Amino acid sequence: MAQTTPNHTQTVSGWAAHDSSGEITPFIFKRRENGINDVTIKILYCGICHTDLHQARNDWGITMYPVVPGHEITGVVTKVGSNVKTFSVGDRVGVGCLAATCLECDFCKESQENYCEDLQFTYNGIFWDGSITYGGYSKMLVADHRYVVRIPENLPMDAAAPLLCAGVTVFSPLRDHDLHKTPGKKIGVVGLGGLGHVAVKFGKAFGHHVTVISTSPSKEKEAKDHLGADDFIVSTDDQQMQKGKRSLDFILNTVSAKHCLGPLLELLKVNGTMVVVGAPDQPFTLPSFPMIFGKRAVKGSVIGGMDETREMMELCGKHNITCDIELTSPDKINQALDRVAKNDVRYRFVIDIANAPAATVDDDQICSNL
Ligand SMILES: NC(=O)c1ccc[n+]([C@@H]2O[C@H](COP(=O)([O-])OP(=O)(O)OC[C@H]3O[C@@H](n4cnc5c(N)ncnc54)[C@H](O)[C@@H]3O)[C@@H](O)[C@H]2O)c1
Ligand SMILES: [Zn+2]
Ligand SMILES: [Zn+2]
Repeated sequence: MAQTTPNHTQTVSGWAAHDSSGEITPFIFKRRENGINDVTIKILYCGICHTDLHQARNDWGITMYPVVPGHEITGVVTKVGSNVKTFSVGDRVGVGCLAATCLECDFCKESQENYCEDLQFTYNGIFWDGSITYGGYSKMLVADHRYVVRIPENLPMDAAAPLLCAGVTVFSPLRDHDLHKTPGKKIGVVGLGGLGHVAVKFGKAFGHHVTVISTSPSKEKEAKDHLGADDFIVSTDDQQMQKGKRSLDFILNTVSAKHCLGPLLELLKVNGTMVVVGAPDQPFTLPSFPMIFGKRAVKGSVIGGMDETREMMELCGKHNITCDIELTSPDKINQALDRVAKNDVRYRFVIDIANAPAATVDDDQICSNL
């Protein structure tokens, strides 16, 4: 049942999952009025992140239904609150995973809002007014301007959309380890999906030797020819894994399913670091020997802060980095999610919201507060 919050007066057409089948159907709901700190955005495109699949199907057991997924949003500003000086009507903007944070803690003050304890997400979060947040699988969004970024003029709005989550999620750990400004390292990217393919592009743009580590031998050619990867290791091939031992300075692990980290850690040099950004619903296997015998570290990282997101967008503009996408439409979201589950997309679905008709629903499906 959708919430009833007094100033939620704007009727919005969107697409939601209603139970753990994850099936997405048209959904009409309400958003808040544009507040003094808000911008209203006409959504043009929204990427389909693997997280949307986890959430639609309640993989993590935390989904509040109905859930309107989507946190890789691009669009155009149509309304600006009186406190907003940084955006104007007509601006090309993007919104990622953040809807609200406390604004007061040390992390918020240092623009590491992604580590704020009170962080609320763009969907399946609880906003300051107590309402459940609804994401970008919808025609319109009201967002606090502090979590909105500008999209560089030279980047297309569809292929830029996944940068808002996939992009910043892989940029942040690279930046954290100074890899955006110290070229010449040997970097491994595990899992060549939405996050992984952007990681390869960033790795190359920042001047590194990039090795893709994947279970799919069929991805080798495209990884090298198309994404510019220097090397490719099939993680199920013992000989290749053996040959790659102690060869990498840093590994970014984007795998979405449970797996063992041990053999991957063996690919790191002594004192190397693996940053895990993938979020399987089951724990990893983490044997101690590859860690202790190589003084290796395993760390996690979640999305990125707002300053980092702006920095990443500027870098993408400068290096002309966008995502490789397959455009889809709202009526095909279910097929797209099934294909994401089967790893059958190169490399990100993006929903063309701008050109889709508004969602229509039967009267009995309209939420009760309309
Ligand atoms: N940390 C964060 O802030 C953050 C942000 C976005 C997404 N995520 C998570 O990252 C993961 C990846 O997201 P994505 O959108 O890139 O997904 P994706 O589906 O596009 O890519 C996942 C990749 O993992 C590979 N994979 C799946 N199972 C595997 C297995 N058992 N062994 C090896 N490889 C396997 C797939 O082939 C695919 O290449 C998801 O779990 C998602 O929820 C985390
Ligand atoms: Zn995401
Ligand atoms: Zn905070």
